[in-house]
Amino acid sequence: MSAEYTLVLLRHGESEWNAKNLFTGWVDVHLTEKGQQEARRAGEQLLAEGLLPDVVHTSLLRRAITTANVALDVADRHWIPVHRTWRLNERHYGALQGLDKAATRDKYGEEQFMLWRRSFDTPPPPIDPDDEYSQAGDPRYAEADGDMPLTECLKDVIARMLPYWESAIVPDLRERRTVLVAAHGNSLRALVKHLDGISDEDIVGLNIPTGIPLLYELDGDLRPVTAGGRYLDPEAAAAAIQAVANQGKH
Ligand SMILES: O=C(O)[C@@H](CO)OP(=O)(O)O
Repeated sequence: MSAEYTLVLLRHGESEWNAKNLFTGWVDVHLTEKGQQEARRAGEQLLAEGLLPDVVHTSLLRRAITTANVALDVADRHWIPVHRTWRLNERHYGALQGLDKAATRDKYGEEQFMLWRRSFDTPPPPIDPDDEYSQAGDPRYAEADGDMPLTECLKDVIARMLPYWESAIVPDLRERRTVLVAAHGNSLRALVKHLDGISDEDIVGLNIPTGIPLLYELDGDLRPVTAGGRYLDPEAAAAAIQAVANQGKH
């Protein structure tokens, strides 16, 4: 299998709510200073590897948008075309948005907590449209219209993300553009599951670290040449993956 297409996935750097250990989902929080640094480091890594994106696709959330802007600025690729879509947003965390992860784990127990966080098809309870962390009425989601979720499991994320992959990202790859996708822990888990053909059971154990570019070289059938891709900074990725897995533990 030879590499035909180049895809770089980048989860946003640490956000204010990652640092506070709160369920975030579609709440539009800022990066922390550490998150900004991670984004700069991601740009340096792209530059060092000569991985210069020709086009970037992001979610509609500022933690992904800012991460892409900062990384591309460092890589001197701040000028490339950009496409943004709600279909790359983080998984909607329903009524859990804004809740403390450790307190939620204590209240509902490890099993329910992990079901909500990582199971393939168990969504959290839906958010009330009047909840302070609801996105109801947010003009940026006018285009999502009737598809706007009130909660999502990973299966739902795959269903809303794949049409965008097929219609917008794949055509860029076929044009042999180096594509950067700047998104989120769970929307990138959805994409990685699709690319690597990971089973519904095995995806439960996969976590994506913040701010470390993940390179996928794809063959002519859009299959990864190396399963799982390659983190540009594998050591930092291994430590950060463990930190995501441990979230919610005291
Ligand atoms: O809160 C969230 O939106 C996500 C990503 O930060 O958390 P988790 O890793 O628990 O799915």
